[in-house]
Amino acid sequence: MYETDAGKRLQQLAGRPYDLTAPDALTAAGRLERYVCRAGSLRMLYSMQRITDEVLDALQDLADECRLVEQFKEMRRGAVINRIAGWPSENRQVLHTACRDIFCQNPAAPAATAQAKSELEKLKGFLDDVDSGGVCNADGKKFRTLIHVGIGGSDLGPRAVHEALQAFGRKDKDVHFISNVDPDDAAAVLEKTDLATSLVVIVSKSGTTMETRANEQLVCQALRRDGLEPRHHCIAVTGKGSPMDNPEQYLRAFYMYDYIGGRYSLTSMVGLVTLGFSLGYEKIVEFLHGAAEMDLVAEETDIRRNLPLLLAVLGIWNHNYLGYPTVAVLPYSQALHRFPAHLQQCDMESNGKSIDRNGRQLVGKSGPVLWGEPGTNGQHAFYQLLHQGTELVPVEFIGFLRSQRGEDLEVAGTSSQQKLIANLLAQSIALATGKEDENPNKYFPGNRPSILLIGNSLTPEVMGSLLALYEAKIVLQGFAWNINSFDQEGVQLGKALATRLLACMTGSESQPQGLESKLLKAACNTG
Ligand SMILES: O=P(O)(O)OC[C@H]1O[C@](O)(CO)[C@@H](O)[C@@H]1O
Repeated sequence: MYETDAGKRLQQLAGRPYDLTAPDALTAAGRLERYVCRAGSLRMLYSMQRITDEVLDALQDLADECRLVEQFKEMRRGAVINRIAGWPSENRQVLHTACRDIFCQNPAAPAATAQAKSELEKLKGFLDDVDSGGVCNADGKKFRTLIHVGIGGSDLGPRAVHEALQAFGRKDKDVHFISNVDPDDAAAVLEKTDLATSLVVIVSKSGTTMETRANEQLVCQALRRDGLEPRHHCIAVTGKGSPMDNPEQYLRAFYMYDYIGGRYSLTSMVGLVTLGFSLGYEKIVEFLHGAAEMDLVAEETDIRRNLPLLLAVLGIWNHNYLGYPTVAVLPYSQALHRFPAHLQQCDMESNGKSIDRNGRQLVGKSGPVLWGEPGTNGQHAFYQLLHQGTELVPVEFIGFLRSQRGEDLEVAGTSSQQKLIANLLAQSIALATGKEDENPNKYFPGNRPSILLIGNSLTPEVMGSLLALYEAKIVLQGFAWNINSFDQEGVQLGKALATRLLACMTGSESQPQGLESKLLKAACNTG
């Protein structure tokens, strides 16, 4: 990336980035109106980035020289891009987009979309059966609660979207999540749930994840304790051929395929079984539709018209050229309170890499640290650092003009929704323009870039678009850095060491004097 002509030009331009604090800096030359990118019902205002038309042109050239859109198209059509050339690696296609490519006659990856459609049909039939009571508990009672058991990509995305769309949730259904191997996580859910009318969805692509399999056993034990037969309550969502692919043990099995990465699996059965239960089938189709539309936008070559690509290259400008090490995603929407947590995995597990796609050490930086919390709560927590700290943090604000539930009240002449929006816009101005003051403690330096991602209201369709926007952004950035955004070898060492520590605890460790057992002794020495 750095070696391309555009990369070199960007390096020069980064020496004198646009000054957002200059008089009229935000309004000059129609900047506020010109720097807007639309996709579906989302629009991104990006005049508060430290960019000029010249920077945008160079970012366009960078996208072209790195073939970002072509690579995205190849991915959607089934290229084997989950690989490190010359080294043993997963060697797989990357086809999460096929799960929502169900609305056109000629899907980009027909075989994968056919598999997705067939699982969707199965799910529709199952949800109908649950609704009609055709599938019910041993006493003939309908299931009204679902417990979702999974971790990482098998938890974060489904949980984030479940939380985001609760306003659309069916009133006769409840959903709970268990993810942490901390036994208190399961216990807290189990003690408040009527297991007799609960379905338990065990979600694990590999079918081997220690946390999920342990939690499955905890739930099964609780079911048995209540005189219930686990296989009449438990559903498996797993990879074909995994250790969980054993229909005899489960009431139903739904599948995802090896070409869908865990953190990209929300629009597969990993997310849809739970979301279908809580929202109903029609709403999950709307969600998929929003995602499918955004995938098509990501194939547009012009960065000014391709929202995911523009978000990706602006992120690269901030991180690789202006040198900001982190990015904050700050939704002004309580419904999105778990969305930054989902993006943390999706982004950092994908792009937290140090080698390129040929196994060579990267020359520059790959993914930034991503973090975030909803506004306005964050304003009363960490925004002090955003405005006056020595660390500069580019911000991606997300907000909606209307609330989801419509319950509101005018206090002091304005509604709460108006107060929310006013705060959102105020923050982006304050970060950009700063404020002079002779008192150094009250001085705001400004020049802190942000984007505003605005929608009318957070519906299932918009949620799908937002999800696909970020998935595509992450993938496109990975292409620019020439890394494999689809494996996660970095999580393996910790897993192996935890297994060794467990062996120390049970006395079956083959090297009882090793570092693990010494650390265990030191940690457990309460004296
Ligand atoms: O769905 P599984 O196979 O249980 O994996 C859960 C998570 O664990 C990871 O493999 C990391 O340990 C993630 O990539 C994945 O989302």
